[in-house]
Amino acid sequence: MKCSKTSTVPRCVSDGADTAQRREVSVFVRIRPTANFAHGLIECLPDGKLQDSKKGQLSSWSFRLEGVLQDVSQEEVYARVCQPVVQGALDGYNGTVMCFGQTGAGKTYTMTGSTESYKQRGIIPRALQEVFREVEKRTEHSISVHLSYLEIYNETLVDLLSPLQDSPQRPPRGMVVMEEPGRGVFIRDLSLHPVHSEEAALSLLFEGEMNRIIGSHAMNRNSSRSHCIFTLHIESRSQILSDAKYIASKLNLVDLAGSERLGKTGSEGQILKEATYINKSLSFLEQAILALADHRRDHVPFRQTKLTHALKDSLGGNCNTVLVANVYGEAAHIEETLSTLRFASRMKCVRSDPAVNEHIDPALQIRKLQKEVQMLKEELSIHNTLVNRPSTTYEPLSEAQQAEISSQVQRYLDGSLKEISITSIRQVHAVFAQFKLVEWETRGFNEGVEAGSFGVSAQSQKQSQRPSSTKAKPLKSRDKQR
Ligand SMILES: Nc1ncnc2c1ncn2[C@@H]1O[C@H](COP(=O)(O)OP(=O)(O)OP(=O)(O)O)[C@@H](O)[C@H]1O
Repeated sequence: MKCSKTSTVPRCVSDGADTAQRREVSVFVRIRPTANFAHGLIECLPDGKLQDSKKGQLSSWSFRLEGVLQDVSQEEVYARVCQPVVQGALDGYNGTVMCFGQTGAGKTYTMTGSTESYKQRGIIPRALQEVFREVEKRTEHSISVHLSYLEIYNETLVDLLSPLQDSPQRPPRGMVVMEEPGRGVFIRDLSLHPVHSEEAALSLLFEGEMNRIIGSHAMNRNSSRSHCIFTLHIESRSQILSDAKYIASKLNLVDLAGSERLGKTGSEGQILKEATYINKSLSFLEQAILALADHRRDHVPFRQTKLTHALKDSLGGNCNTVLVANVYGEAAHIEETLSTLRFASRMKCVRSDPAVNEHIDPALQIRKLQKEVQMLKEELSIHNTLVNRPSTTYEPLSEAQQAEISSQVQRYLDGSLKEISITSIRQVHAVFAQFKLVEWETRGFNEGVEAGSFGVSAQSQKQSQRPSSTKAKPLKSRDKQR
């Protein structure tokens, strides 16, 4: 098989100031190496063309892709496909890396890797390694990581890391895909596991792998019979700023079940039933992608299947999305390869608007505001001392203080007091309330006076209109009079 060069396409589409971040979903094709040359090979040309050299004839098809991964190491695959998405997730952007393709084409090999050697580990263990390296490096942030591992088997949601997995009780199967404003899509009852090191994260990954449902058929001895979504939930708070703001992102690493031509896999019984579910859900995924890629359509049928519903905010949206289309290198599979690549080019037309997921912690926000109020009180008290103003209290006025204000207002209205002494906003309110009482009495009890209907300039007018016999009293003293 010839080595390929990559064909690149512009990643960003700028069609306005507020859509500067808008981009297309990135699509790579990974070709599984093969030793079987009998039926001709598929060759990827530098211009993105795919060529089938079957029976000496050359046929070619053209697809727009981010790059072709042929005869490349797992390390390079990770670096080109996933590393930028992981970095984005640490900076607060949601990310999705998804492997799609024919059964046996190398999706699980790409996502999880082979246990044969450390070098052959796939995207998920490498992403975990990078995340924890970054956690160590980014000392100015406190970063927390939680993991979840969801399996969708025959339209049933299964928690691969359920704490009930080893117990005689069946793991929970009543999980539901939910959506909430501000939270997006989530799976109710899916367990979330806090992890503090790469080792702890890897051991959870392996635990989940052991619980996956694997079947055997003619094209793959260890075929995944389900769709699996491994998610890193990352939260990052600044250690320097005592800020209520924090960023939270989700990194979904998705290993889809493979599409199957039933004639080729020779499936029957349970394997056939699984294949029917798999093919049906993949066809719904294609329908959702078609709708997402068609910008004139305003309805996307996400709810047709659990897979599309669970991935609703991970296919485009505000997410950095990358698709790896896994294909065989043999021309014998050209039909399936073309169908995979047609799906991939539709996916490429899906737009995304990556955005940082910033949140505010309400408890921290309240504490921050309380601190600010305290600081302002202290500042005002210093200011009062400097200008020789009597110190101000911010507590509600005592009865004695209220009585003093009421007496001052009466004396002011009598003309025996020139100025009412005011040192706080609370006192201003109390003085106005007292004027309100006076006006109320002047008009008679039944008329009523709307709160706040007095202006300062109106006071002297009211005073002059007041019959000389009317005396303002605080409410308490008036009650006593009655
Ligand atoms: N790039 C590769 N290099 C080496 N071996 C590979 C590569 N891709 C796939 N394989 C091998 O091919 C076999 C099938 O791969 P894998 O199980 O990853 O396919 P799959 O697409 O996940 O299949 P299914 O959809 O049936 O689960 C495995 O033994 C795997 O190790």
